[in-house]
Amino acid sequence: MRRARAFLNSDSDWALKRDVAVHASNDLHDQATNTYNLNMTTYDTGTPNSRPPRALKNQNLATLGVDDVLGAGDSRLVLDVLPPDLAETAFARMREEVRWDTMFHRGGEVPRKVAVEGVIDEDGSFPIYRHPADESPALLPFSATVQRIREHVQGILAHPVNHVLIQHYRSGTDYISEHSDKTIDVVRGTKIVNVSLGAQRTMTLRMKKDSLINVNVQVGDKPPPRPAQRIPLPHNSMFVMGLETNRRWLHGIGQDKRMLALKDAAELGNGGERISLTFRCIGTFLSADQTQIWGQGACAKTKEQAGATLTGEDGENGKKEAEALIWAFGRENAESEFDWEGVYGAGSDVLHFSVKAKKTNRLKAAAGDTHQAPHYCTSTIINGPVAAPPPFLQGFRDCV
Ligand SMILES: O=C(O)CCC(=O)C(=O)O
Ligand SMILES: [Fe+2]
Repeated sequence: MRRARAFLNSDSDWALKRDVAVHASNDLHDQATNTYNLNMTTYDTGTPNSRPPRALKNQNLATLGVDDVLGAGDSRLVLDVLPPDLAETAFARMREEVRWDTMFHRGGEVPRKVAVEGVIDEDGSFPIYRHPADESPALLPFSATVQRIREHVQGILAHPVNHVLIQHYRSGTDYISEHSDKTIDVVRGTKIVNVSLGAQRTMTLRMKKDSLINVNVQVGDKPPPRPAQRIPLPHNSMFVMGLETNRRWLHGIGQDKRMLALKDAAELGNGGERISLTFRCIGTFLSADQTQIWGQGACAKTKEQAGATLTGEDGENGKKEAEALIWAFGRENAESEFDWEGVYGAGSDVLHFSVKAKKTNRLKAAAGDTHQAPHYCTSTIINGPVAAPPPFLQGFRDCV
């Protein structure tokens, strides 16, 4: 976070800061237009001013699928991921088995139901995936059907996945705004996978805004549209997204508010409801009581050196560290040449950004209020080696 903090210390670029912060804030649900203040006491209190993403504008884009090179060329679509018996029953089973929850961002509910599951170690420690949200559901162990799906996903990928964000798009009006996944905690070189069940929805890939930086535009003229792709995600398919695609392109699922008569059978499947499972290989871990953090995205790269988790309310430094992480997330959304090592390499121990999230998650944590004194990356750790792959990746080193 060293570099990001240096940016925050400059007073000259407030407008840019706000712009990038809005990019970060859009990450999980909406195209909020209200002003965004990086002061941590106010950054999550804005009323969401939800403007649906550009579903209709995308109608004329080329539609791509299994035979096409997607995004930056490291992504693909796989059909018929699950065997027929599982594909037929998975949706209904998951509706029952998964503990569906609400995720909040900028004081409002994201337009989807969500759940988080993952590998919980014998000592209760678990992987943590950080992204801009006021509050995420507590991670639970893989439920039975999700575990079966996970095994099929791992059979297709060259590496294991230890974390899943499950999302229920209840109708065509539920959506996720265009964003880049935040990769501070995603093991370098692995793939991010979206398995789709139920109604077919369309993923839009669109190059980041700065991809047009070298395009000459006359003053007063509109810039040309950014390269974009539409990828229909049918029931029982899996979109495998490489990290280079995530670096250069944004992805999202726009609303589909067309009249039913205009939708085909796949789009009308499952009464228009869709479940997606975003599996990731996470290299950052939290202790059972959420007080210790270590691994790829933390300051301490090994469990033995684990540091105390930090929140935006832990004094001036906690505030700065939290601001730096939000700033870094914004840069990942905005920059095609995002410098992962430079921005994320040093790590961050920030766990929560807002007071509300801290309180709620503490209530959910197994042990009560055991939060410790803030821990900051020291220069030794900042300049130290990049994290080695976590132990569960041993034998899968080809992909990291
Ligand atoms: O629902 C999907 O397929 C996309 C989900 C997604 O992009 C995310 O959770 O980051
Ligand atoms: Fe995503």
